[in-house]
Amino acid sequence: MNQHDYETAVLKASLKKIDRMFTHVQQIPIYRGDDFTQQVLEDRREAKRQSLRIANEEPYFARLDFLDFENEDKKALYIGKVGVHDDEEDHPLVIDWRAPVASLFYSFNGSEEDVYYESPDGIVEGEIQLKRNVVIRGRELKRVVDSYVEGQESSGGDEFLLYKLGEQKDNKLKDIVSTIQAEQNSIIRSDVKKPLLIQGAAGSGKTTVALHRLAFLLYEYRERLKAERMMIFAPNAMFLDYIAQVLPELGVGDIQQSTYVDWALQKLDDSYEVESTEDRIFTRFELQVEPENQVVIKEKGSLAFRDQLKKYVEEEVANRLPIKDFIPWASGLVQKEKIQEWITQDFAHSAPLKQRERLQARLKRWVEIEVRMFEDEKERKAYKTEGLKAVRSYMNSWKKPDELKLYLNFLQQQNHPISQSLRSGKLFIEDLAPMVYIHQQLIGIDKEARFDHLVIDEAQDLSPFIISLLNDYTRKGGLTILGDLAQGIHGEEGIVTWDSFIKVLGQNCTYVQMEKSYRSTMEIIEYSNGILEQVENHPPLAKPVFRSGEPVKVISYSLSSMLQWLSDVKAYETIAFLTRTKKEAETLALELKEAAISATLIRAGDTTYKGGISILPIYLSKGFEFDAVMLTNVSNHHYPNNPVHQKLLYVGCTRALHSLSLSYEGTLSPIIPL
Ligand SMILES: Nc1ncnc2c1ncn2[C@@H]1O[C@H](COP(=O)(O)OP(=O)(O)OP(=O)(O)O)[C@@H](O)[C@H]1O
Repeated sequence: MNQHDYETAVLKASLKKIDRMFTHVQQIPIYRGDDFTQQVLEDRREAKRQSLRIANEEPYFARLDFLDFENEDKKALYIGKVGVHDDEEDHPLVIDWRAPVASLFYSFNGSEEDVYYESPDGIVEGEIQLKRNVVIRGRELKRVVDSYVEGQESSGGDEFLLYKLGEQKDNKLKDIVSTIQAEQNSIIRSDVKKPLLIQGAAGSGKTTVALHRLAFLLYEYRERLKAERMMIFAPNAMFLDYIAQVLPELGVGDIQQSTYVDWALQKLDDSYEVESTEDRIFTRFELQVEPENQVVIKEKGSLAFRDQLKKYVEEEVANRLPIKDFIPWASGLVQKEKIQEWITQDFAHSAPLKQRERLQARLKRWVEIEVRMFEDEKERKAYKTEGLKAVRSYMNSWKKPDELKLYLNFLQQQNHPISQSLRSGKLFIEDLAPMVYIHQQLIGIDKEARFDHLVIDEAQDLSPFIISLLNDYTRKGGLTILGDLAQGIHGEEGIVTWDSFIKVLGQNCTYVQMEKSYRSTMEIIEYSNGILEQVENHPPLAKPVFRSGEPVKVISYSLSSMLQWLSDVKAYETIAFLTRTKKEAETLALELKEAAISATLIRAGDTTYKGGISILPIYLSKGFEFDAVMLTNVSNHHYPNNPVHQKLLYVGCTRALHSLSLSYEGTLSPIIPL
């Protein structure tokens, strides 16, 4: 029997078993009662239903033949997105890709003689005899590719990766379980106790790897980490929509997704307005006006600013502490020293506003106890009323600090300019971190409000202050931060090295560089590297995998040449025109409409990405990818030679998977490599 027939027979037998188990578990009525044990059993059945639903379509994607030295036991292990236990024969039918033994499938490169993995019972040593990828679609075996057969030369690993990378993309980011590379595997499985910071080239799989890491952590540490307490921060709603399918595809639900701005506003009880990110984008990229106060923005995002603010708030809070005796009636007294002792010792671990609440409660209790000495009920009641009134008045002498007032006073003290809109409570994005920080200083952070794990994507656009704030709101070590300094298009106020982030995360932090880029063909990566090389102090250039495609084209811009280009790339599923400005995108969208071509105009603030033909300003393309990309109007006028435009062009070019073209009128931008 040849490989294909053999694997077809295995698949048929596995699907038969999975079908049987699925039917069985579906026949059991869903328990909706109050009995706790039954609820736990029902939760398990539901988890099984969900796993079997995934396995039912595509039970596995790989096979690994492993000889366990200790038991002299050779097993063909089938690896899938979810593990399936064969209930009839009581053994694993499919191994979850996150299980320790499955790690060998990703880390083994064919050159090691003996391998080992860490099972819950200790180290298991053995030998790999076969590493095979299988492609199953619609319950049918489509392809078998061996990347390692003991005793044979094989480069099948690359062959299968290239086959996957050559596929076209639709409107959603996909999982990569069948082709996770060794360096990605070690990032996904890296120590849960250590924060992780990744500098990764464009297309190196940062976003994808971070999502797989969450799925791994939830599997490996299911007792400690809860999906509802994990969060992904990405720059905008459309990007969140674009990545939203990866985790459900991996069988993981309930992980929250948000933008940092939305989260921060919510922390401030939604009581403030903030300048919209779209306004900031418009000013910077459309009007080409950098915010006047870039130096101030940078300063407000610095750790030094955080430290000064901390000191200021602490002093303010200390100055407001009550410094008088509590005298509710002539013979009743709590001395100010006693009150100080309560605050500084008994309530030492509470935040100031909590201390205030606790003092109020304690004074009330004190009154209630003291009035017991009055035997006459009427008199007791009168004293109680008097006493509680005195508590209220005493507490009024301990003024509740107002976040905004504190912040404005601090800015004034530091001689920072204060705009009229800030005075009236309309914050700029850079004011959010200080405001949340003050809030946190005043009321503290509830254990429940801390993330079990937080993924921060496109982190190069955030300030060290924001990272430090988010670190405070996350369980120790629970941060995975990813970004690319080469794609930091936010001008002077952006970071230029990761040093300040490392300072926040501490020595314990794992810093990794991902240099291999998987998204684009060699031609596109080399071309984009030609742009990146011009960026001063650029991070390492991307290293391509050996996937060759068509050369990058530079053509002249006209509507007819754009229509011609569209017809050349029409076989691709996702196609994008990246314009320099919003206005150009609108004009082109209109022209294409008149030419009866259906295309989607993408604007800042959009919440979904539909795929097909898209037209968008280049600065909105960050994080996305398209099979074919046309950069329109890369003229000198649109892309003058400065760092922001170098990075914008780098971002634009690296969005293309298979085909990249640029077009221009007049003089070509000097940034474009010839
Ligand atoms: N091991 C892999 N196997 C198959 N595809 C991969 C692999 N790693 C990454 N990719 C693909 O490469 C592309 C880029 O991935 P992703 O968007 O996660 O990269 P990124 O580093 O976040 O990119 P950027 O910073 O440029 O936005 C995606 O299509 C992803 O599926």
